[in-house]
Amino acid sequence: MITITNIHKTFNRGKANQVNAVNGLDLVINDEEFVVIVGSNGSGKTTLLNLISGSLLPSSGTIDINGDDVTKLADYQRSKWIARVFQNPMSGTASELSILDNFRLAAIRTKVKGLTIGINDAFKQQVKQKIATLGMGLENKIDQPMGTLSGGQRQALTLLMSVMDECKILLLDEPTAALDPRSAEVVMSTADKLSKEFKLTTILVTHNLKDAYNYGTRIIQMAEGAIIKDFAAKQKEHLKQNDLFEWFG
Ligand SMILES: Nc1ncnc2c1ncn2[C@@H]1O[C@H](COP(=O)(O)OP(=O)(O)OP(=O)(O)O)[C@@H](O)[C@H]1O
Repeated sequence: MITITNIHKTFNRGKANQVNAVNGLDLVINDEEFVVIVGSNGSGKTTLLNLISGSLLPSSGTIDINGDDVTKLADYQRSKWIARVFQNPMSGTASELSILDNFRLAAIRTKVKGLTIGINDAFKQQVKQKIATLGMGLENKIDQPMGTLSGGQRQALTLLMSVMDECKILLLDEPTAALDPRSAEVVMSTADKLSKEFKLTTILVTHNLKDAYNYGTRIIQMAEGAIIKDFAAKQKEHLKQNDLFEWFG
């Protein structure tokens, strides 16, 4: 469970350009919930993900993950529980290394779920099997440098690699914003599958209202650093796609 209590994040405090990016926000996310966060530009969505991952520390307030107060822990101290995929497909993998070597690195770091570390054929076969689940044919290209793949292919692989053994939380920050519709669909359905298979608590930030409608068990709208709408699973079922379009005028 993630419990966020009265969290504030202010940038440039006391200066003319002070911004209250997150403004006294309270949020409880239960285990295995898949929360979609929508909201206009600058409403504080990415800042909230940065606060949860620990890449930003709050100005005030607390964040508790599964009973541990992580408020003052840096991102590398939280990273064994938290996987994160960013908008830019190039951030998450090493371009000059092969797909297989990227998986080896990830497995050495904290062990990718469903893989046993190794340099032998058994490891290669496991990686191939894992990659085959994407349905992109990449299992036949595992010796190819990551840099030769398309953004969608890289993003899908990043997703597979980011979910480690102790990982409990998956943070997706506009993971499909730079992708064509077909690749976006593969990335989103892979995220959904991983989330269910490994019983992750998932938070997706998106501007894609179709994804917000189709994925997740709960939808939250942010504005000016606060939550202005929060639809839990039962209420989300009754939402129409048009309701979402209306929120954005
Ligand atoms: N490092 C920073 N320094 C100063 N201001 C920042 C910083 N990061 C974010 N902000 C400001 O905080 C506010 C919230 O930004 P944030 O990126 O969280 O919004 P967002 O909802 O994710 O927007 P978008 O949909 O455009 O990605 C914005 O006004 C932004 O300019």
